[in-house]
Amino acid sequence: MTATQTAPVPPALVHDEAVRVRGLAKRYSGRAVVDGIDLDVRRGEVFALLGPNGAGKTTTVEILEGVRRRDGGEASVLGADPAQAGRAWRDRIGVVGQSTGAGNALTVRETLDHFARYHATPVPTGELLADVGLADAARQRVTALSGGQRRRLEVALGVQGRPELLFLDEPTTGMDPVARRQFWTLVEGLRERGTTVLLTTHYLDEAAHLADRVGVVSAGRLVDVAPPAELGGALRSEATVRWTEDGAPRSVVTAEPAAVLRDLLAAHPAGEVPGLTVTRPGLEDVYLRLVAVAQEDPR
Ligand SMILES: Nc1ncnc2c1ncn2[C@@H]1O[C@H](COP(=O)(O)OP(=O)(O)OP(=O)(O)O)[C@@H](O)[C@H]1O
Repeated sequence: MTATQTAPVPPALVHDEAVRVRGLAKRYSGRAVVDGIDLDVRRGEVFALLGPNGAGKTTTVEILEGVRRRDGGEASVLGADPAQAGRAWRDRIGVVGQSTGAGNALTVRETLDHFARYHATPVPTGELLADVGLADAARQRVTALSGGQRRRLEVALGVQGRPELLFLDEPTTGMDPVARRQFWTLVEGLRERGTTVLLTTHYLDEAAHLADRVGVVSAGRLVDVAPPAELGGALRSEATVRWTEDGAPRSVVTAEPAAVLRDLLAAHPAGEVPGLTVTRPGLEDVYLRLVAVAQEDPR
């Protein structure tokens, strides 16, 4: 075998997903913080991990980036085990970790030019600066950037090498609303070019806007995976019917709102039911229910 050839991929790892995880486990001081996660991220999709603080999202993502060791289970990322993958594999992934706040004495442009040398075909610095909205700050020292500007720079560094798979850990934390929208446009552009993206976020609107599928992690377990509009399955079918009766607000949570409406209309022969509304649970309602149910389940 020549130096440019790579070892054949073991048959068990041959598949079309960018990320495949089975029974992933991580413990700290005997406490399971990742507790048997199975996860597939398809090539070319944007996948968002949601979950409360401490749920195990960063730990999972960092295991997949190859920067933390797992204690159990199997993981394949771009066809390789991240615990053993080397430099060539690392060149194919991009990482935007949780913000460290670390800075350097270089300017923004100098920083991007410096790291460009580590990539075979980097995105030109001018293009990157425009994409993340830092063109006006190109000459500022990194130490003088605001928190949100620094986050933009970290995102720029993550996408600079045109990765096949991009990990983004809470990428928009600290960004103002304009920067967040700019970031969303950036991710949409990456998706159009076929980049696979695995991101974590606490912003449900971000997950709904960007993600093809979302996974909810609670207490180290993946409790549901679905497109944002379908998350929660049966929970989605419950509607809340609200109306006013004798001046007092009334409400019913039901899987059959049509039946409730029929009864209400029958009780109001004139046809008007005061204050009548019917609402279905949104992503936030479903997310909160999923997390609450998972936390009640002692397993
Ligand atoms: N190096 C470590 N040593 C001990 N415990 C750790 C370590 N790193 C993480 N943990 C614990 O593992 C659990 C999961 O942490 P993790 O950072 O993966 O959660 P998260 O879902 O990313 O949370 P957040 O939304 O707050 O970023 C937490 O209880 C955390 O305290």
